[in-house]
Amino acid sequence: MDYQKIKRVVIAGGGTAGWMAAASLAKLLGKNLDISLIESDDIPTVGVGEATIPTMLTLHELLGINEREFMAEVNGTFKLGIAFESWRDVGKDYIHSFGFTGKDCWAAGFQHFWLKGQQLGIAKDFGQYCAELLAAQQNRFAVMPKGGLNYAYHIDAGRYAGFLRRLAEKHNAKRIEGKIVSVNLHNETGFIESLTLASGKVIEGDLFIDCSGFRGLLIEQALHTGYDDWSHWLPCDSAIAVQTESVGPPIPYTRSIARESGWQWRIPLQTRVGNGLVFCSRYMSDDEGIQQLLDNIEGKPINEPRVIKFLTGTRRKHWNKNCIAMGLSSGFIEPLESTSIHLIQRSITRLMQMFPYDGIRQPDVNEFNTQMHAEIINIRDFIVLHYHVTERTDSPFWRFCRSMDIPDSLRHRIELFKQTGRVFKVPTELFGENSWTQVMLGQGLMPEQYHPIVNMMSDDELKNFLNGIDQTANNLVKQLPQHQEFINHYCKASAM
Ligand SMILES: Cc1cc2nc3c(=O)[nH]c(=O)nc-3n(C[C@H](O)[C@H](O)[C@H](O)COP(=O)(O)OP(=O)(O)OC[C@H]3O[C@@H](n4cnc5c(N)ncnc54)[C@H](O)[C@@H]3O)c2cc1C
Repeated sequence: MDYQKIKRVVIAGGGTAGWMAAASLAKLLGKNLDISLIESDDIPTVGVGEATIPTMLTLHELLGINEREFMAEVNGTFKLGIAFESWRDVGKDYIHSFGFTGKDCWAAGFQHFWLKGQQLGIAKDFGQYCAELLAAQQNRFAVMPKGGLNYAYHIDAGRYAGFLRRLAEKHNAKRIEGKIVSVNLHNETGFIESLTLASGKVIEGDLFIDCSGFRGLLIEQALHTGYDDWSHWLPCDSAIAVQTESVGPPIPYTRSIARESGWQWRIPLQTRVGNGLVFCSRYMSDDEGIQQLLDNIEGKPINEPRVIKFLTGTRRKHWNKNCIAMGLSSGFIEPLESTSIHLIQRSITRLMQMFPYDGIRQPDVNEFNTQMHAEIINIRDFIVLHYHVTERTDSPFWRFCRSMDIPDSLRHRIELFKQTGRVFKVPTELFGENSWTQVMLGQGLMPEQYHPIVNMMSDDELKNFLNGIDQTANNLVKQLPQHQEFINHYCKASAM
C-alpha cells in the first residue's frame, strides 16, 4: 500500500489552539516540515481561556520559553488553584489547590489520617495541610527551585496568541491571512487535499489541523465526524464574558463562585480582571445573565459583555482521515477546571509522539483517538462531580444537578470514596488522587470509614504527625513575599 509522506502541515485557525500548534510543531519538528497557518482577521477568536493548570509549564519548558519574558508579555499572574465558593452550599467555600495535601503512606492516602484526626477533634481543615492552599489564602507567592510550589498561570488570551505567533514565525511557520471558503476533498479517499480562500487562493497540504473553533470547519463541516453531546451531564450551554479594571492587587488563584443557575469566574491579570458567567439557558436568559454578571463585578467594565454559546461534549474522533481537531473544534467540556488549553497541549504532544512522516497509518489514528477519548472522559467525570455532589437546593438548576443521572464511572468513584475513603487515578488521567479528594471533601462528601493502618499510630503520634505537616507548610509559606510584590520584581507587565 502507498502512503503519502507528510511534509506540508496546514493549520486552519489562529486562536490559542492554532498558534500553540504552530509554535510547537515549528520549534520541535519544523526542520522536517512546511507549516502554514491560515487565519481570518474578519473572524474573531473566542477571546476567553485565561486560566491554566500546571501542565502548561511542561510545554513551555519544551518550547524553551523564558517565564519572566512570557509573564511580562501576557500580563500574567500566578495561579495556585481555584476557590470554589458556594458550590457545596451557599456560603460554604473550599479551594482546589495544585499542591499536595499532607503526606501519604504506602497503603493509604493522607485523607485517612485526616479523617481519624477529625473524629478525635485534633485535625484542622483538610486544606490547611497544603502549602499552596495556605499561600493562596495569604496572597503569597514565589517561584522556588523544583519541589517548591506547584503553580500555573492566568494569562491574557490575545497576548498569548501573539506571543506564540512570534515564536512560530521565528521558526519559519508561515501565516496566511484569509477566509477559508471551501474544504476540498479527494474524490475516492475523502482525505482533505486543499483549502480555498475567499481570494481564490488554494492552499494544499498533506496534514490539516482544524483549529477553527466551535464551527469545526474541517473536522465537522467537511468530514462530518459527529459529536457526542454531554449536555445531559453538563447542562451549562452559555457564557457571558466581560473584562474589568483591577481594584486591588491580584490574588494567586482563580475564583469560581456558584450562582443561581451556573457559576461566575474571576481571573485576575496584572492590570485587569477577566470575569464571566457560565449558565444554563433552560434556567436563565442571556439578559438575566448579563445583569447578574454586571451586578457581581468589582471594577469598572472595560468592554461590552459578550455572549458565547456552546454545547458540552466531544468530537467522536479527534483525528479523522488526514485532519486532527484541536481546541474548540474538537469539543468543549466547560471551563470550570481550566482544562481546555491543557487538552490542546495533549493533542499537540500526542501528535508529535505519533507524527506520521511516512504516511498516515490507521492504527496510529485509532490509538490517538482512544487515548484522547480516555483522557477527556476522566476530565468530564471530574467536572460533573462538582455539579452533582452539592447540598444546594435553592434553585431549579441546583436541584436538577443534584438529581441528574451521572456516568457510571463517576458513580463508582463517588461510592468508593463515600464507603471507604479511597480514591484512584487512572494512569493517563490528568487529575490525581489529591484533586479528587479535595473536591469530594469540599463538596461535602464525607467517607464512612478510614483505613485501619491509621490505627497503627497512637492518638498522640497522629497528633504529632498532623502538627508536623501543619508546621512545615506554615513555615514555608511565611517566608514567601506577597504575590504582587513578587510580580513587581520578577515579571511586571510590559506597557499595553
Ligand atoms: C466561556 C469560556 C471560557 C473558557 N475559559 C477557559 C479557561 O479558563 N482555561 C482554558 O484552558 N480554556 C478555557 N476555554 C477554552 C479556550 O478558550 C479555548 O480552548 C482556546 O481559546 C482555544 O480556542 P480555539 O483556538 O480552538 O478557537 P478560537 O479562539 O475560536 O479560534 C478560531 C480561529 O479560527 C479562525 N477561523 C474560523 N473560521 C475561519 C475561516 N472560515 N477562515 C479562516 N479562519 C477561520 C478564526 O479567525 C480564529 O483565528 C474557555 C472557553 C469558553 C467558551
